[in-house]
Amino acid sequence: MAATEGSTATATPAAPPEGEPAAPTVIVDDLHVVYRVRGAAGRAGGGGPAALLRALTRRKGAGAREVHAVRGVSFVARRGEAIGLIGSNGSGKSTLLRAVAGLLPPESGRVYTDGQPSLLGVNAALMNDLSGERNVVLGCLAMGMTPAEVRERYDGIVDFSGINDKGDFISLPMRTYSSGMAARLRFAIAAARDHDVLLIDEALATGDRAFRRRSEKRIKELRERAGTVFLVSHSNKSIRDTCDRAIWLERGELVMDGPAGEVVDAYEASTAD
Ligand SMILES: Nc1ncnc2c1ncn2[C@@H]1O[C@H](COP(=O)(O)OP(=O)(O)OP(=O)(O)O)[C@@H](O)[C@H]1O
Repeated sequence: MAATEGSTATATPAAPPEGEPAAPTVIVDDLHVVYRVRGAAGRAGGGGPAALLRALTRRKGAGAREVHAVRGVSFVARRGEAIGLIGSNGSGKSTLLRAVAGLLPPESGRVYTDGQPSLLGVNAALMNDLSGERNVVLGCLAMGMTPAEVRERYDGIVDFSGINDKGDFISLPMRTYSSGMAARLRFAIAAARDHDVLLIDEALATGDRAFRRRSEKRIKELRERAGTVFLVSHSNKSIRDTCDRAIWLERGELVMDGPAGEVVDAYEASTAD
């Protein structure tokens, strides 16, 4: 197992002896993540949102602010688990995911990952001026597939994305796609490969019902192949249907970690009017 900043080691999935927990894939140990925002000097005084922002931030030098986005989070994720991350806006879900992916350095604490984490976000880089078709090929090559593997999987990826369901859209530039179509294509490309640790940020929320069903099935398959899936979503239904475990964050702190149904119930109870 390797410690972040971003370093990883590939592991061979092995079924644990009966009754023993599966091997850990991600260990997050007292993780703190701080953003430094330049050119955002604070003003003294004021209440409401300004006071909240001051509570979350600390001045550091002229014109610089610190946003302490993840505060002392610890957990262990194991092979075969699908873990939902829930919490209100700005609670630190995406930041935690990016830190697990090795894209944000810890301020303190550690992230250990066994296997290469792959972050699939709605902002994942595809080339807007290239066709969907070219993006599928480039995306697959970037994930390490050979040209022969790309040819073999191309039709399956396009079918999975549903991009061509209503006509030949795959040959059009990505910039002509709706945000939902683009998110579906990103997921379809990423899902074409098995992942040791797959981190999904809201990718499913943009899909229609049929696409969501295909995605949920694929996530189950990935888990069965002994990967670990993290899913950030504001859809409690997606978390219940897809995940067996959930982690609830608020203001960067871990509020609850347990079976998805129980954690989502508690979260819903806390947000009910
Ligand atoms: N690039 C950034 N620079 C500075 N602060 C940031 C940056 N990204 C996020 N933050 C801050 O970090 C905190 C956590 O944000 P994050 O995006 O992780 O929350 P989230 O739970 O994923 O929110 P949402 O549900 O709205 O997507 C927020 O206070 C946010 O303003």
